[in-house]
Amino acid sequence: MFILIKNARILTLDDSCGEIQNGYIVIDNEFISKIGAGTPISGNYDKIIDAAGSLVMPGLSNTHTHLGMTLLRGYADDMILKDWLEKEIWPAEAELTAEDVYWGSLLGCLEMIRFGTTAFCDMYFFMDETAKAVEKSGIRGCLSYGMIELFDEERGNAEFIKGERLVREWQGKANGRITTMYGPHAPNTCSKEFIAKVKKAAERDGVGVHIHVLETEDELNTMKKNYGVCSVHHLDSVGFWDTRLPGSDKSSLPILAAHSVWMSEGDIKIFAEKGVTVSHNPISNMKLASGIAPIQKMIQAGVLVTLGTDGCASNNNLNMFEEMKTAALLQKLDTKDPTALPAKTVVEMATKNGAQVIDKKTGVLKPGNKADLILIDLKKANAIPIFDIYSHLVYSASGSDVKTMIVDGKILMEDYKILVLDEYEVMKNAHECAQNLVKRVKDKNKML
Ligand SMILES: C[C@H]1O[C@@H](n2cnc3c(O)ncnc32)[C@H](O)[C@@H]1O
Ligand SMILES: [Zn+2]
Repeated sequence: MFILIKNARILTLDDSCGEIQNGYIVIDNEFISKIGAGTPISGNYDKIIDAAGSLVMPGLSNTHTHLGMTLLRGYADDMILKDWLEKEIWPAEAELTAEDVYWGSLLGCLEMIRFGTTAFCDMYFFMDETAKAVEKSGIRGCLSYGMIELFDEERGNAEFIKGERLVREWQGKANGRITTMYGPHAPNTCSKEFIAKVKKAAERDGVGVHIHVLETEDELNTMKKNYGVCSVHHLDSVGFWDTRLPGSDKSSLPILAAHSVWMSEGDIKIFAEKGVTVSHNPISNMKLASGIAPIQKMIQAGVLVTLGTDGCASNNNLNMFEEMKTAALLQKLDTKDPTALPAKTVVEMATKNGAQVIDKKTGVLKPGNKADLILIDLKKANAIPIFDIYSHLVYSASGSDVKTMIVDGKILMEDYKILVLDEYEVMKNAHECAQNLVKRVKDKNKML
Protein backbone atom coordinates (compact mmCIF):
# COMPACT_ATOMS: atom_id res chain seq x y z
CA MET A 1 0.00 0.00 0.00
CA PHE A 2 1.09 3.51 -0.86
CA ILE A 3 -0.52 5.78 1.75
CA LEU A 4 -0.54 9.56 2.17
CA ILE A 5 -1.47 11.17 5.49
CA LYS A 6 -2.04 14.89 4.94
CA ASN A 7 -3.03 18.02 6.92
CA ALA A 8 -1.56 16.47 10.06
CA ARG A 9 -0.10 17.88 13.23
CA ILE A 10 2.89 15.52 13.65
CA LEU A 11 4.85 14.66 16.77
CA THR A 12 7.81 12.79 15.33
CA LEU A 13 9.72 12.05 18.59
CA ASP A 14 12.76 12.53 16.35
CA ASP A 15 15.15 14.92 18.13
CA SER A 16 16.27 16.49 14.86
CA CYS A 17 12.71 17.20 13.64
CA GLY A 18 10.41 17.49 16.67
CA GLU A 19 6.91 18.70 15.91
CA ILE A 20 5.38 19.69 12.57
CA GLN A 21 2.27 21.87 12.86
CA ASN A 22 0.84 21.09 9.43
CA GLY A 23 2.46 18.35 7.46
CA TYR A 24 2.30 15.04 5.68
CA ILE A 25 3.65 11.51 5.87
CA VAL A 26 4.08 9.14 2.94
CA ILE A 27 4.02 5.40 3.66
CA ASP A 28 5.43 3.00 1.11
CA ASN A 29 4.48 -0.57 2.08
CA GLU A 30 5.72 -1.05 5.67
CA PHE A 31 8.04 1.96 5.71
CA ILE A 32 7.74 5.71 6.11
CA SER A 33 9.27 7.15 2.95
CA LYS A 34 8.72 10.90 3.49
CA ILE A 35 7.73 13.32 6.21
CA GLY A 36 7.47 17.05 5.68
CA ALA A 37 5.73 20.33 6.37
CA GLY A 38 2.98 21.71 4.11
CA THR A 39 1.45 19.79 1.24
CA PRO A 40 3.14 16.81 -0.40
CA ILE A 41 4.02 16.25 -4.01
CA SER A 42 1.19 14.46 -5.76
CA GLY A 43 1.52 10.69 -6.12
CA ASN A 44 -0.33 7.61 -7.14
CA TYR A 45 -1.58 6.80 -3.61
CA ASP A 46 -3.76 3.79 -2.85
CA LYS A 47 -5.16 5.64 0.14
CA ILE A 48 -5.23 9.24 1.35
CA ILE A 49 -5.97 9.95 5.02
CA ASP A 50 -6.99 13.51 5.81
CA ALA A 51 -5.62 14.05 9.33
CA ALA A 52 -6.99 17.58 9.85
CA GLY A 53 -7.85 17.92 13.54
CA SER A 54 -5.65 14.99 14.51
CA LEU A 55 -2.20 14.46 15.93
CA VAL A 56 -0.05 11.82 14.24
CA MET A 57 2.54 10.24 16.54
CA PRO A 58 4.40 6.94 16.96
CA GLY A 59 2.27 4.13 18.39
CA LEU A 60 2.69 3.32 22.07
CA SER A 61 4.82 0.39 23.26
CA ASN A 62 3.61 -1.61 26.27
CA THR A 63 6.72 -3.43 27.49
CA HIS A 64 5.22 -5.76 30.08
CA THR A 65 2.02 -7.73 29.59
CA HIS A 66 0.58 -11.20 30.15
CA LEU A 67 -1.95 -11.08 27.34
CA GLY A 68 -3.66 -14.40 28.01
CA MET A 69 -4.51 -13.02 31.47
CA THR A 70 -6.98 -10.63 29.88
CA LEU A 71 -9.56 -13.32 30.67
CA LEU A 72 -8.74 -12.88 34.38
CA ARG A 73 -9.55 -9.16 34.41
CA GLY A 74 -11.13 -8.48 37.81
CA TYR A 75 -10.89 -12.15 38.81
CA ALA A 76 -8.98 -11.55 42.06
CA ASP A 77 -8.61 -7.95 43.20
CA ASP A 78 -7.38 -6.28 46.36
CA MET A 79 -4.88 -8.93 47.46
CA ILE A 80 -1.16 -8.96 48.24
CA LEU A 81 0.94 -10.28 45.40
CA LYS A 82 2.10 -13.56 46.97
CA ASP A 83 -1.44 -14.65 47.93
CA TRP A 84 -2.85 -13.26 44.71
CA LEU A 85 -0.47 -15.39 42.62
CA GLU A 86 -0.33 -18.54 44.75
CA LYS A 87 -3.95 -18.77 45.97
CA GLU A 88 -5.88 -17.33 43.03
CA ILE A 89 -3.99 -16.75 39.80
CA TRP A 90 -1.84 -19.88 39.50
CA PRO A 91 -4.76 -22.24 40.34
CA ALA A 92 -6.86 -20.46 37.68
CA GLU A 93 -4.01 -20.58 35.17
CA ALA A 94 -3.71 -24.34 35.76
CA GLU A 95 -7.15 -24.64 34.10
CA LEU A 96 -6.30 -22.50 31.06
CA THR A 97 -6.58 -24.07 27.62
CA ALA A 98 -4.91 -23.05 24.37
CA GLU A 99 -8.27 -21.76 23.15
CA ASP A 100 -8.61 -19.55 26.24
CA VAL A 101 -5.22 -17.99 25.61
CA TYR A 102 -6.03 -17.44 21.92
CA TRP A 103 -9.23 -15.50 22.63
CA GLY A 104 -7.76 -13.78 25.69
CA SER A 105 -4.79 -12.64 23.61
CA LEU A 106 -6.98 -11.49 20.75
CA LEU A 107 -9.11 -9.52 23.20
CA GLY A 108 -5.90 -7.96 24.52
CA CYS A 109 -4.82 -7.06 20.98
CA LEU A 110 -8.21 -5.49 20.33
CA GLU A 111 -7.98 -3.40 23.51
CA MET A 112 -4.44 -2.32 22.65
CA ILE A 113 -5.47 -1.25 19.15
CA ARG A 114 -8.36 0.79 20.58
CA PHE A 115 -6.00 2.50 23.08
CA GLY A 116 -3.12 3.26 20.71
CA THR A 117 -0.63 0.51 21.57
CA THR A 118 1.08 -0.72 18.42
CA ALA A 119 3.65 -3.00 20.09
CA PHE A 120 4.01 -5.01 23.29
CA CYS A 121 6.30 -7.39 25.18
CA ASP A 122 4.50 -10.42 26.57
CA MET A 123 5.35 -13.27 28.92
CA TYR A 124 2.84 -16.08 29.32
CA PHE A 125 1.85 -19.67 28.51
CA PHE A 126 0.41 -21.28 25.33
CA MET A 127 2.40 -18.66 23.47
CA ASP A 128 1.66 -20.15 20.03
CA GLU A 129 -1.84 -18.84 20.61
CA THR A 130 -0.63 -15.34 21.46
CA ALA A 131 1.57 -15.45 18.37
CA LYS A 132 -1.47 -16.39 16.25
CA ALA A 133 -3.39 -13.48 17.79
CA VAL A 134 -0.55 -11.10 16.92
CA GLU A 135 -0.44 -12.50 13.39
CA LYS A 136 -4.18 -11.98 12.96
CA SER A 137 -4.58 -8.60 14.63
CA GLY A 138 -1.69 -6.93 12.78
CA ILE A 139 0.09 -5.46 15.81
CA ARG A 140 3.70 -6.02 16.84
CA GLY A 141 4.58 -8.42 19.66
CA CYS A 142 7.77 -9.48 21.38
CA LEU A 143 6.79 -12.81 22.93
CA SER A 144 8.33 -14.94 25.64
CA TYR A 145 7.18 -18.15 27.27
CA GLY A 146 7.07 -17.58 31.05
CA MET A 147 9.36 -20.27 32.44
CA ILE A 148 8.59 -21.02 36.09
CA GLU A 149 11.19 -23.56 37.20
CA LEU A 150 10.38 -23.57 40.94
CA PHE A 151 13.88 -24.95 41.75
CA ASP A 152 12.95 -28.34 40.28
CA GLU A 153 15.39 -29.56 37.63
CA GLU A 154 12.93 -31.80 35.81
CA ARG A 155 10.29 -29.07 35.68
CA GLY A 156 12.99 -26.60 34.61
CA ASN A 157 14.01 -28.80 31.67
CA ALA A 158 10.40 -29.05 30.47
CA GLU A 159 9.90 -25.29 30.88
CA PHE A 160 13.15 -24.53 29.05
CA ILE A 161 12.10 -26.66 26.06
CA LYS A 162 8.85 -24.66 25.78
CA GLY A 163 10.74 -21.36 25.97
CA GLU A 164 13.25 -22.51 23.37
CA ARG A 165 10.60 -23.80 20.99
CA LEU A 166 8.81 -20.46 20.97
CA VAL A 167 12.03 -18.69 19.99
CA ARG A 168 12.85 -21.22 17.27
CA GLU A 169 9.38 -21.29 15.74
CA TRP A 170 8.25 -17.68 15.90
CA GLN A 171 11.28 -15.37 15.80
CA GLY A 172 10.85 -12.92 12.87
CA LYS A 173 7.48 -14.28 11.74
CA ALA A 174 4.63 -12.12 10.34
CA ASN A 175 7.03 -9.96 8.35
CA GLY A 176 9.10 -9.38 11.50
CA ARG A 177 6.11 -8.21 13.58
CA ILE A 178 6.69 -11.16 15.88
CA THR A 179 9.96 -11.28 17.77
CA THR A 180 10.80 -13.43 20.79
CA MET A 181 12.72 -13.44 24.05
CA TYR A 182 13.45 -15.97 26.75
CA GLY A 183 11.23 -15.39 29.78
CA PRO A 184 12.57 -16.76 33.07
CA HIS A 185 9.75 -15.70 35.40
CA ALA A 186 11.67 -14.21 38.36
CA PRO A 187 14.75 -14.68 40.56
CA ASN A 188 12.57 -16.03 43.38
CA THR A 189 10.87 -18.64 41.17
CA CYS A 190 13.90 -19.76 39.12
CA SER A 191 17.28 -21.01 40.34
CA LYS A 192 20.55 -19.30 39.50
CA GLU A 193 21.64 -22.37 37.50
CA PHE A 194 18.46 -22.25 35.43
CA ILE A 195 18.86 -18.54 34.77
CA ALA A 196 22.51 -19.07 33.75
CA LYS A 197 21.32 -21.70 31.23
CA VAL A 198 18.76 -19.23 29.86
CA LYS A 199 21.42 -16.55 29.43
CA LYS A 200 23.53 -18.95 27.31
CA ALA A 201 20.53 -19.90 25.18
CA ALA A 202 19.59 -16.26 24.57
CA GLU A 203 23.15 -15.49 23.44
CA ARG A 204 23.20 -18.57 21.22
CA ASP A 205 19.83 -17.72 19.62
CA GLY A 206 20.44 -13.95 19.40
CA VAL A 207 17.34 -12.93 21.35
CA GLY A 208 16.77 -10.93 24.52
CA VAL A 209 15.44 -11.87 27.95
CA HIS A 210 12.35 -10.70 29.85
CA ILE A 211 12.15 -11.20 33.62
CA HIS A 212 10.28 -9.88 36.71
CA VAL A 213 12.77 -8.34 39.16
CA LEU A 214 12.49 -6.92 42.67
CA GLU A 215 8.77 -6.40 42.41
CA THR A 216 8.04 -6.73 46.13
CA GLU A 217 9.75 -6.21 49.47
CA ASP A 218 8.99 -9.85 50.15
CA GLU A 219 11.14 -10.84 47.14
CA LEU A 220 13.98 -8.62 48.39
CA ASN A 221 13.83 -10.09 51.90
CA THR A 222 13.57 -13.69 50.67
CA MET A 223 16.56 -13.26 48.35
CA LYS A 224 18.64 -11.66 51.10
CA LYS A 225 17.68 -14.42 53.52
CA ASN A 226 18.38 -17.26 51.06
CA TYR A 227 21.42 -15.89 49.21
CA GLY A 228 22.70 -12.96 51.27
CA VAL A 229 22.17 -10.54 48.37
CA CYS A 230 19.24 -9.00 46.47
CA SER A 231 17.92 -10.32 43.14
CA VAL A 232 19.99 -7.93 41.01
CA HIS A 233 23.30 -8.87 42.64
CA HIS A 234 22.28 -12.54 42.73
CA LEU A 235 21.75 -12.62 38.96
CA ASP A 236 24.82 -10.45 38.39
CA SER A 237 26.91 -13.23 39.90
CA VAL A 238 26.02 -15.47 36.92
CA GLY A 239 26.53 -12.65 34.42
CA PHE A 240 22.83 -12.53 33.58
CA TRP A 241 22.83 -8.74 33.07
CA ASP A 242 25.70 -9.18 30.59
CA THR A 243 23.58 -11.25 28.20
CA ARG A 244 24.79 -10.12 24.77
CA LEU A 245 25.84 -11.39 21.36
CA PRO A 246 29.38 -12.79 21.62
CA GLY A 247 31.93 -10.10 20.76
CA SER A 248 29.42 -7.25 20.69
CA ASP A 249 28.48 -4.41 23.03
CA LYS A 250 25.96 -4.29 25.86
CA SER A 251 23.11 -3.06 23.66
CA SER A 252 23.23 -6.05 21.30
CA LEU A 253 20.44 -7.97 23.05
CA PRO A 254 17.60 -6.44 25.05
CA ILE A 255 17.50 -7.36 28.75
CA LEU A 256 14.09 -6.33 30.01
CA ALA A 257 13.55 -6.13 33.78
CA ALA A 258 9.90 -5.71 34.68
CA HIS A 259 8.97 -3.74 37.83
CA SER A 260 12.40 -3.14 39.44
CA VAL A 261 10.70 -1.54 42.43
CA TRP A 262 13.03 -2.39 45.34
CA MET A 263 16.21 -1.17 43.69
CA SER A 264 19.18 0.09 45.72
CA GLU A 265 21.67 2.67 44.42
CA GLY A 266 24.02 -0.26 43.71
CA ASP A 267 21.36 -2.12 41.71
CA ILE A 268 20.66 1.01 39.66
CA LYS A 269 24.37 1.35 38.93
CA ILE A 270 24.50 -2.25 37.68
CA PHE A 271 21.49 -1.68 35.38
CA ALA A 272 23.02 1.53 34.02
CA GLU A 273 26.42 -0.06 33.40
CA LYS A 274 25.07 -3.23 31.81
CA GLY A 275 22.42 -1.55 29.66
CA VAL A 276 19.42 -3.24 31.29
CA THR A 277 16.04 -1.80 30.26
CA VAL A 278 13.38 -1.37 32.96
CA SER A 279 9.67 -1.81 32.33
CA HIS A 280 7.94 0.44 34.85
CA ASN A 281 4.40 -0.73 35.72
CA PRO A 282 3.08 1.91 38.13
CA ILE A 283 -0.60 0.90 38.16
CA SER A 284 0.07 -2.78 38.87
CA ASN A 285 2.61 -1.75 41.55
CA MET A 286 0.03 0.51 43.16
CA LYS A 287 -2.82 -2.00 42.95
CA LEU A 288 -0.76 -4.81 44.48
CA ALA A 289 0.81 -2.28 46.89
CA SER A 290 4.24 -3.52 45.77
CA GLY A 291 5.91 -0.14 46.17
CA ILE A 292 7.14 2.79 44.09
CA ALA A 293 10.01 2.20 41.68
CA PRO A 294 12.76 4.85 41.87
CA ILE A 295 12.27 5.86 38.26
CA GLN A 296 13.61 9.37 38.59
CA LYS A 297 16.87 8.02 40.07
CA MET A 298 17.14 5.36 37.37
CA ILE A 299 16.75 7.89 34.59
CA GLN A 300 19.30 10.21 36.21
CA ALA A 301 21.72 7.25 36.39
CA GLY A 302 21.25 6.56 32.65
CA VAL A 303 18.95 3.49 32.80
CA LEU A 304 16.60 3.16 29.82
CA VAL A 305 13.09 3.15 31.33
CA THR A 306 9.99 2.04 29.43
CA LEU A 307 6.34 1.64 30.46
CA GLY A 308 4.08 -1.38 30.80
CA THR A 309 0.66 -2.24 32.15
CA ASP A 310 1.39 -5.77 33.45
CA GLY A 311 -1.46 -8.26 33.03
CA CYS A 312 -5.15 -7.45 33.18
CA ALA A 313 -5.53 -9.22 36.53
CA SER A 314 -3.39 -6.59 38.25
CA ASN A 315 -4.19 -3.38 36.35
CA ASN A 316 -7.08 -4.06 35.15
CA ASN A 317 -6.72 -2.80 31.60
CA LEU A 318 -4.13 -2.29 28.86
CA ASN A 319 -4.52 1.47 28.61
CA MET A 320 -1.12 3.11 28.24
CA PHE A 321 -2.62 6.62 28.58
CA GLU A 322 -3.56 5.76 32.17
CA GLU A 323 -0.09 4.32 32.68
CA MET A 324 1.60 7.50 31.41
CA LYS A 325 -0.40 9.79 33.67
CA THR A 326 0.04 7.54 36.70
CA ALA A 327 3.80 7.23 36.11
CA ALA A 328 4.20 11.02 36.06
CA LEU A 329 2.00 11.68 39.09
CA LEU A 330 3.50 8.90 41.19
CA GLN A 331 7.11 10.07 40.78
CA LYS A 332 6.11 13.65 41.64
CA LEU A 333 4.34 12.51 44.77
CA ASP A 334 7.08 10.11 45.82
CA THR A 335 9.91 12.61 45.35
CA LYS A 336 7.76 15.55 46.53
CA ASP A 337 9.08 17.29 43.43
CA PRO A 338 6.57 18.39 40.77
CA THR A 339 9.37 18.66 38.21
CA ALA A 340 10.06 14.92 38.50
CA LEU A 341 9.22 12.82 35.43
CA PRO A 342 7.97 15.61 33.14
CA ALA A 343 5.40 14.87 30.43
CA LYS A 344 7.92 14.76 27.55
CA THR A 345 10.01 12.12 29.35
CA VAL A 346 6.91 10.01 29.96
CA VAL A 347 5.86 10.14 26.30
CA GLU A 348 9.39 9.10 25.32
CA MET A 349 9.22 6.17 27.76
CA ALA A 350 5.97 5.00 26.15
CA THR A 351 7.19 5.35 22.56
CA LYS A 352 10.83 5.54 21.53
CA ASN A 353 12.24 3.90 24.69
CA GLY A 354 9.89 0.92 24.44
CA ALA A 355 10.72 0.58 20.76
CA GLN A 356 14.38 0.02 21.70
CA VAL A 357 13.53 -3.43 23.09
CA ILE A 358 10.88 -4.38 20.52
CA ASP A 359 11.97 -3.00 17.15
CA LYS A 360 14.53 -0.24 16.83
CA LYS A 361 13.01 0.84 13.53
CA THR A 362 9.85 1.99 15.31
CA GLY A 363 9.05 4.53 18.05
CA VAL A 364 10.17 7.57 16.05
CA LEU A 365 8.51 8.89 12.89
CA LYS A 366 11.21 9.40 10.27
CA PRO A 367 11.92 8.18 6.73
CA GLY A 368 13.30 4.65 6.73
CA ASN A 369 11.50 3.69 9.92
CA LYS A 370 8.54 1.32 9.96
CA ALA A 371 5.10 2.89 9.66
CA ASP A 372 3.76 2.17 13.18
CA LEU A 373 1.71 5.21 14.10
CA ILE A 374 -1.52 6.47 15.58
CA LEU A 375 -3.85 9.40 14.99
CA ILE A 376 -5.20 11.09 18.11
CA ASP A 377 -8.44 13.01 17.83
CA LEU A 378 -7.89 16.62 18.87
CA LYS A 379 -11.47 17.65 18.12
CA LYS A 380 -12.53 16.83 21.65
CA ALA A 381 -13.47 18.96 24.65
CA ASN A 382 -10.50 17.61 26.61
CA ALA A 383 -8.17 18.79 23.81
CA ILE A 384 -9.01 22.48 23.99
CA PRO A 385 -6.78 24.39 24.47
CA ILE A 386 -3.46 22.65 23.89
CA PHE A 387 -0.44 24.72 24.92
CA ASP A 388 1.94 21.79 24.99
CA ILE A 389 1.36 18.54 23.14
CA TYR A 390 3.23 16.37 25.67
CA SER A 391 1.13 17.83 28.47
CA HIS A 392 -2.01 17.00 26.51
CA LEU A 393 -0.95 13.39 25.90
CA VAL A 394 0.03 12.64 29.49
CA TYR A 395 -2.40 14.67 31.60
CA SER A 396 -5.52 15.14 29.50
CA ALA A 397 -5.82 12.72 26.58
CA SER A 398 -7.34 9.28 26.99
CA GLY A 399 -7.06 5.96 25.18
CA SER A 400 -10.46 6.50 23.63
CA ASP A 401 -9.11 9.56 21.74
CA VAL A 402 -7.14 7.22 19.46
CA LYS A 403 -9.04 7.18 16.17
CA THR A 404 -6.71 5.52 13.64
CA MET A 405 -3.81 3.08 13.85
CA ILE A 406 -1.30 1.91 11.25
CA VAL A 407 1.20 -0.89 11.97
CA ASP A 408 3.81 -2.09 9.48
CA GLY A 409 2.12 0.11 6.88
CA LYS A 410 -1.28 -1.56 7.33
CA ILE A 411 -4.35 0.26 8.63
CA LEU A 412 -5.72 -1.64 11.64
CA MET A 413 -8.27 0.95 12.79
CA GLU A 414 -9.63 3.89 10.83
CA ASP A 415 -11.91 6.57 12.24
CA TYR A 416 -12.57 4.35 15.30
CA LYS A 417 -13.53 1.36 13.13
CA ILE A 418 -11.48 -1.82 13.65
CA LEU A 419 -10.65 -3.16 10.18
CA VAL A 420 -8.69 -6.32 11.01
CA LEU A 421 -10.87 -8.16 13.51
CA ASP A 422 -14.51 -8.94 14.00
CA GLU A 423 -14.77 -7.02 17.27
CA TYR A 424 -18.04 -8.64 18.30
CA GLU A 425 -16.74 -12.17 17.65
CA VAL A 426 -13.59 -11.52 19.73
CA MET A 427 -15.53 -10.10 22.68
CA LYS A 428 -18.15 -12.87 22.57
CA ASN A 429 -15.62 -15.72 22.44
CA ALA A 430 -13.35 -14.17 25.08
CA HIS A 431 -16.33 -13.66 27.37
CA GLU A 432 -17.41 -17.29 26.96
CA CYS A 433 -13.88 -18.57 27.59
CA ALA A 434 -13.62 -16.45 30.77
CA GLN A 435 -16.97 -17.74 32.09
CA ASN A 436 -16.07 -21.38 31.35
CA LEU A 437 -12.62 -21.00 32.86
CA VAL A 438 -13.97 -19.65 36.12
CA LYS A 439 -16.58 -22.42 36.20
CA ARG A 440 -13.86 -25.07 35.79
CA VAL A 441 -11.85 -23.50 38.62
CA LYS A 442 -14.92 -23.45 40.90
CA ASP A 443 -15.80 -27.08 40.05
CA LYS A 444 -12.23 -28.14 40.80
CA ASN A 445 -12.24 -26.28 44.13
CA LYS A 446 -15.48 -28.05 45.07
CA MET A 447 -13.85 -31.43 44.45
CA LEU A 448 -10.87 -30.62 46.68
C1 LIG B 1 3.95 -15.59 33.47
C2 LIG B 1 3.48 -15.72 34.86
O1 LIG B 1 3.62 -14.48 35.51
C3 LIG B 1 2.51 -14.28 36.34
N1 LIG B 1 2.36 -12.89 36.72
C4 LIG B 1 1.45 -12.00 36.33
N2 LIG B 1 1.63 -10.83 36.92
C5 LIG B 1 2.70 -10.99 37.72
C6 LIG B 1 3.38 -10.15 38.60
O2 LIG B 1 3.01 -8.89 38.81
N3 LIG B 1 4.43 -10.63 39.26
C7 LIG B 1 4.83 -11.90 39.10
N4 LIG B 1 4.22 -12.76 38.28
C8 LIG B 1 3.16 -12.30 37.61
C9 LIG B 1 1.39 -14.81 35.52
O3 LIG B 1 0.23 -15.00 36.28
C10 LIG B 1 2.01 -16.07 34.99
O4 LIG B 1 1.87 -17.10 35.93
ZN1 LIG C 1 4.19 -9.38 35.16
